[in-house]
Amino acid sequence: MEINIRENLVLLRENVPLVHNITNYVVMNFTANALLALGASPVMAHAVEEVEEMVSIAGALVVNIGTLSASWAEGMKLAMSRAAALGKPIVLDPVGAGATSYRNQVLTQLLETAPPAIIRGNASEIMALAGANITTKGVDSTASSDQSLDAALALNRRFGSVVSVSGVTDLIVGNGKVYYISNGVPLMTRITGMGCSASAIAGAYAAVCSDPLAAAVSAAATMGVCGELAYRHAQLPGSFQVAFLDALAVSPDHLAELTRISVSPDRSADVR
Ligand SMILES: Nc1ncnc2c1ncn2[C@@H]1O[C@H](COP(=O)(O)OP(=O)(O)O)[C@@H](O)[C@H]1O
Ligand SMILES: Cc1ncsc1CCOP(=O)(O)O
Ligand SMILES: [Mg+2]
Repeated sequence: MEINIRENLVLLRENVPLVHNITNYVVMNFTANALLALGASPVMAHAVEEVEEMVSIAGALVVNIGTLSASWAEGMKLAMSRAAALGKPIVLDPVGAGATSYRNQVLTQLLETAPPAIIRGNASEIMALAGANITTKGVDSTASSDQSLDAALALNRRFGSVVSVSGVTDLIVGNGKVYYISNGVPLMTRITGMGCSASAIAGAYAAVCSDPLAAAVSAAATMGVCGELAYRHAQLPGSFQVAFLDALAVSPDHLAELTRISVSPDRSADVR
């Protein structure tokens, strides 16, 4: 199936999907602004008392473990169970996977609770989540996305999730294919919340696209292209953050025109 990047952004803007985020303190504001700038509607809610009700009115749930605590973990499980029961897509961002045993334990519990439609992380997070022997460094990646292909394929097979790995080149695994998106600029790693926004935007697309693979690819393309558009106006981190929000108003035609995408078959099926 051909992924229509242009149409998916049109669909997102027509539907203005409500995206329920259980995300971290660091990026809440930036993520909410990124969703609004793109054309979606964010809500941040993590209290155990309300997450089930909130997810029931949302188009997608984004769970991000960036600043984890016990009560947040409970809220995440409740929200994921309800989302699964209602057939709403879940995006999981395993921020800092592999950095502490607490994060790893909670991630195991979350994955047992409900399979995410999309798992989106940087390369070392995806490798740690798949159980690879890798030394991680907090929330920033210690590996490149091409090193994470086996881990992404393993997670895809185990949970049925589309797995999206960010980096110089983003790689997205699902439906027996590997998509590569080679947009973006290095300055994107010099401000916090870019990966978290990529996950939230994947949630916005997942709310309107019937295929999670199409949603994950569209989100990676949007992030990369908007990073490039922002860099035309700002080459330092502070102004780049603002320019990135402005760039998210990109037109569907411009987005499709600037996307650099390639696809290959998932060859792991040959050796299984
Ligand atoms: N060196 C790079 N060159 C171009 N784009 C990049 C680079 N590193 C990251 N990106 C882009 O920045 C965004 C965030 O990715 P990343 O930094 O890997 O996530 P995280 O913030 O979760 O570690 C993604 O859209 C990714 O494509
Ligand atoms: C710095 C930091 N610490 C805990 S969560 C967080 C934000 C991580 O954001 P991103 O993964 O988008 O860089
Ligand atoms: Mg991240």
